[in-house]
Amino acid sequence: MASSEEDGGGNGAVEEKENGKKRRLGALATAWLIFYNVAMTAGWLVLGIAMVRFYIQKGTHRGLFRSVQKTLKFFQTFALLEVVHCAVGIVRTSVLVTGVQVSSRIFMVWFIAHSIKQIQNEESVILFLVVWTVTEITRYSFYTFNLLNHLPYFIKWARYNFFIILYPAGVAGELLTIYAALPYVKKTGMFSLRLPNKYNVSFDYYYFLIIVMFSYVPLFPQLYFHMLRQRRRVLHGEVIVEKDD
Ligand SMILES: CCCCCCCCCCCCC/C=C/C(=O)SCCNC(=O)CCNC(=O)[C@H](O)C(C)(C)COP(=O)(O)OP(=O)(O)OC[C@H]1O[C@@H](n2cnc3c(N)ncnc32)[C@H](O)[C@@H]1OP(=O)(O)O
Repeated sequence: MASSEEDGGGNGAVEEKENGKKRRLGALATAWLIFYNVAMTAGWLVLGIAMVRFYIQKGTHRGLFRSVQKTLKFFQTFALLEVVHCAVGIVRTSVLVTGVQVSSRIFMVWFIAHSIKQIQNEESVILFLVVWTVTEITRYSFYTFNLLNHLPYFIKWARYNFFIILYPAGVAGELLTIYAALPYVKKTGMFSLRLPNKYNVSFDYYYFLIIVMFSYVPLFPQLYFHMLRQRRRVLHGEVIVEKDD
């Protein structure tokens, strides 16, 4: 039976081992997040440069989505990892807030813009593409510099001020795009299930899209006020107690 000193020492050794493990995990998580954020900053920068080059060369936005869609689909889908980051606790943010944000983007990219080709040249698609790109370059570069402990004030200012305009602008672009898609969805009956069928279930994608549009009303303000709270916390040092999600 270990003496109290040895036992205390034993507890001390176990605690030290646990702390060492936490430090290694912390270093591993930080290294991963730096890699992830640098990659995402680079990806959205490549997308932004490709959009500018396309417009300079072609003089029109028509065909722009098709020309950048592979890069957009890859990096926006890769952002699903951010829900995992929150869930495993390597970043301090809400799984729910991040989940709603990322799912709305994935929905727009794959179930609207990719699936309904007739709306890919809508001005509203360009609106949300440009807004997303500016936002994500700002956001991921903020995370990168923050992790490297060399955060330029402009990046911090941009991270917590650009969204004030860009968030509503991006939502407008998304809602206008879904609205533009409605006639095509109604005409084609895509992604829908009519009765009678062997599952005895009906689903109408047209009405689902209308429900999604209405869901912005309660959900967007939650995200927007979350960002305003973050802004007060970071720029004005307010102590914000986030309710557990
Ligand atoms: C099946 C159908 C589904 C349809 C669903 C429809 C729903 C529709 C409703 C929703 C509508 C939204 C539509 C979206 C539109 C747009 O995006 S338009 C473009 C403008 N958008 C924005 O400006 C928002 C951009 N997104 C974000 O900012 C985030 O995604 C967020 C979750 C909304 C908020 O980010 P959050 O992480 O909570 O705040 P931060 O202050 O940035 O970070 C908090 C802390 O977490 C750390 N952190 C987070 N991520 C990382 C990371 N990758 N790497 C490192 N660190 C990270 C961050 O540093 C902070 O740490 P501390 O400072 O220590 O707290």
